[in-house]
Amino acid sequence: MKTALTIAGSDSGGGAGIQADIKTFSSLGVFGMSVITAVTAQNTMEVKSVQMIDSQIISDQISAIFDDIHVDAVKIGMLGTKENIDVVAKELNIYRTEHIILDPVMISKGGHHLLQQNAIDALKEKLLPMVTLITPNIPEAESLTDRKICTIEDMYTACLKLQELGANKILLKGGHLEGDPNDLFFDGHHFTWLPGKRIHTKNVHGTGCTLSSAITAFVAQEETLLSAVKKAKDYITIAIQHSLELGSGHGPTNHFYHLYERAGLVDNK
Ligand SMILES: Nc1ncnc2c1ncn2[C@@H]1O[C@H](COP(=O)(O)OP(=O)(O)O)[C@@H](O)[C@H]1O
Ligand SMILES: Cc1ncc(COP(=O)(O)OP(=O)(O)O)c(N)n1
Repeated sequence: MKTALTIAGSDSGGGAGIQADIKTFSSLGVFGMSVITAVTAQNTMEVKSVQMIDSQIISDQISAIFDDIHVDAVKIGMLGTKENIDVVAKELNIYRTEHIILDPVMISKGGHHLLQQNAIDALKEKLLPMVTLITPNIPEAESLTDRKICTIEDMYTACLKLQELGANKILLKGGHLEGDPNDLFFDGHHFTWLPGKRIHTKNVHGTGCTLSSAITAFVAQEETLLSAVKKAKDYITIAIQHSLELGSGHGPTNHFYHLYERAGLVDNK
């Protein structure tokens, strides 16, 4: 069985973070493992508080997994602090994995900062150049490139700027722009649009986490990166179409296995 590891924060409400990642891995038939970087007290409305995990425990979680189990692909989500970025970069440099997908989580939908301001430079310098793919949303790409992104032209420019900063491959998510949520994939040479149709629902908690973990699950199963990104876009679209009316705020996406099996996204081999 193929395996995937998520290095991310816990969302007590179950819609984003580690919980969304593991649900996505399972739904796509991949064995999921986790390294918890932070514990958030969170629901569909807000992040109430955050407890960062000590970097030594993060380091131990990573070595416990890699010393024993083969990891086909890694997804990185919320890291929270510069110390956590440093330790994750150090460990992943020791335990080299072919596929590392970085979702540079910075701010929750409710506006809570999930990455300290002084950690952005460490993310750019240490992690950006070592990962296979980075999947920023519009505000995250603005923060990484230090420029506004308002138009399609700006999306192309932002990808080129991220490449200049050392990024290998980029999936720039367009969900935060007006109109349909079209994402732009740049493999370092060619651009490919992943077109979407906006689904009118407030239940979009954890969409970024779900998309990046679906990409991770597909590359773990030996899909090419472009194919993985396209299939993950199908996964997130179905997950939002069937999103759940839970809680009073932004409800979570849906990871019910049969939705994806029916759509031909699950490899039954
Ligand atoms: N309302 C929506 N309808 C359909 N797809 C959406 C919608 N909102 C976001 N998406 C898609 O979900 C994924 C995550 O998007 P985005 O909201 O941009 O990132 P994040 O969750 O990191 O803020 C992207 O593929 C985006 O195009
Ligand atoms: C623990 C944790 N990690 C990441 C996020 C952000 O997830 P995202 O998929 O971007 O979803 P929203 O927060 O925007 O709904 C999170 N909230 N918590």
